Amino acid sequence: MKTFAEFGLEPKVLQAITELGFEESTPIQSKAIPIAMAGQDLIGQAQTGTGKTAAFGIPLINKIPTSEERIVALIMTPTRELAIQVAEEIGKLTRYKGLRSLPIYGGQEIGRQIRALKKKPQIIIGTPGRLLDHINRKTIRLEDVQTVILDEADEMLDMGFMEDIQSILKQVPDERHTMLFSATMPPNIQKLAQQFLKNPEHVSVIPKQVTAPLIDQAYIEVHERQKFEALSRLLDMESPELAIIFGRTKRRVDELSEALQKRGYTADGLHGDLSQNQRDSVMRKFRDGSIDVLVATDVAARGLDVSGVTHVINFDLPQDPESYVHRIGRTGRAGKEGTAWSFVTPRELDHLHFIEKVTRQKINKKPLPSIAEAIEGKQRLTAERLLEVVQEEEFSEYKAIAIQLLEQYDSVHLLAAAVKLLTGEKKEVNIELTPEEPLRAKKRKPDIRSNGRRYSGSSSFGGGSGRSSSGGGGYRGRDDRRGGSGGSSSSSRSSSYDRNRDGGSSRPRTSENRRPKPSTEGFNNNNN
Ligand SMILES: Nc1ncnc2c1ncn2[C@@H]1O[C@H](COP(=O)(O)OP(=O)(O)OP(=O)(O)O)[C@@H](O)[C@H]1O
Ligand SMILES: [Mg+2]
Repeated sequence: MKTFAEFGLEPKVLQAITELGFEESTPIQSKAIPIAMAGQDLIGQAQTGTGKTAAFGIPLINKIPTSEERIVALIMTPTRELAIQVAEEIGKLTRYKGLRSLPIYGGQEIGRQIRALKKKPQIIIGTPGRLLDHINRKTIRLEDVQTVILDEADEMLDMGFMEDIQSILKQVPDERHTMLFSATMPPNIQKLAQQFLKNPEHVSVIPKQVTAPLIDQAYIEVHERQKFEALSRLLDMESPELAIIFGRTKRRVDELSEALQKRGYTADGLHGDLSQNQRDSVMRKFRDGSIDVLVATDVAARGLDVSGVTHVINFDLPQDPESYVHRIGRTGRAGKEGTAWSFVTPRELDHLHFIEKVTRQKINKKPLPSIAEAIEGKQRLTAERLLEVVQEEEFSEYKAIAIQLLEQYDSVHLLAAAVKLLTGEKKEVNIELTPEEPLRAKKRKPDIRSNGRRYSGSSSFGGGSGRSSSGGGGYRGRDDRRGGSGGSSSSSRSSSYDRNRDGGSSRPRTSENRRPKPSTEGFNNNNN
């Protein structure tokens, strides 16, 4: 892989990259950066967690002059959390160069954004609904924009943002540089590409399977009513550093996070019905580790990069294979390993097989952990914590009491009691969750034709044929089943969609780590 110095970047940009700890470029970066620097339109596809943000961020920052006082670049993302995160990464990359970037998203006070806009940012990172708001108020003008990037482009289509994107891009001059990125590129993305891109280069780095390689995937067959017990056993058995649990609906997320709290886990929920302040606070707590379980709808499935997420659990299977790929991709990022488990009810097995077929990835069955395994897991964790303290050797003031106790009891008794105390008994609270309907795979048409070609079961994820510059990336064969791409009333929908990237209870809808390491292409450092 190329080093960043080989791209001919400005020293200040290089310096920021070095500071981030990136030693080599990742495959998507080494392919996309030169094309982007040459000003060519591009469609970039690469597995989750492989550095797509920097793949577009670096060339973008490199080309904008510091003296610029107009908005010259626009990055669009499907969710608010992602807009905030991308803005942060752009901020880090532009640290020495000193460009100004600003996230613009729904739910945040618009006056505050208007004030921030007065500082003349050169780069805007926004969700479509709020961007349109600003365009209509004339608080954002896009007439000088030279570069447009659609991150998670397929998701924005899926959420019915097509019309909004059209309206936004009408404000941008035609002679612009446009790039689309995502880990998944269903064929309907062609529609978007044809409309908005000029002679794009397809850059695809999807070696064999679309799911990220370092994610250990498995499913556990459970009945709906066993799910919660299964989840708490898994959490006890594995004691994840950080875990994301995906639920299908907002109600599910609320009930589940409350239930986990009652059982004594530090968990909180994220979905589109929360206020933006609540959403921000939950994300902050998750990022800084003050909660270690994030329960979320698909609003968290796309793009989020939280260091330390060792486990993703699909409490409910996702509606579509893309969502599966993105959800589990919240772990196993930047060369780290991750674990992704999915609960599947007996009636959903077909749906699971559909996901396997489309992602071209066998998902092995794993038994439900037993109570004994759960207890053992908890004890192991306590023992680890205890040993850490032993190694720190900062407990001399406790020695006197230890000696006293040892005079009365034998050491095994004492230590066993201490481990029991430290492990903590699980709070016995009765948990009742409202059952979710099983997903019915039959409604899906896995063999549907698209673009006049037969669905091949996998090529929509790349790795098949196509015009990609290497490694596949064909765009054949996925049905545009939700038909949301060209929706008619997207304006009204979208402003709520960037707030509500998740299912309601009535219409289920359905987007690092402490273990050692293995080497992956493009990641040979420990930054994350
Ligand atoms: N060259 C690099 N070397 C090391 N780490 C990197 C490099 N490039 C990016 N990273 C880190 O890898 C992580 C994942 O990057 P990023 O979020 O851009 O992935 P992505 O491909 O956009 O994933 P997703 O499809 O989930 O959005 C980030 O923490 C980022 O800082
Ligand atoms: Mg991304």
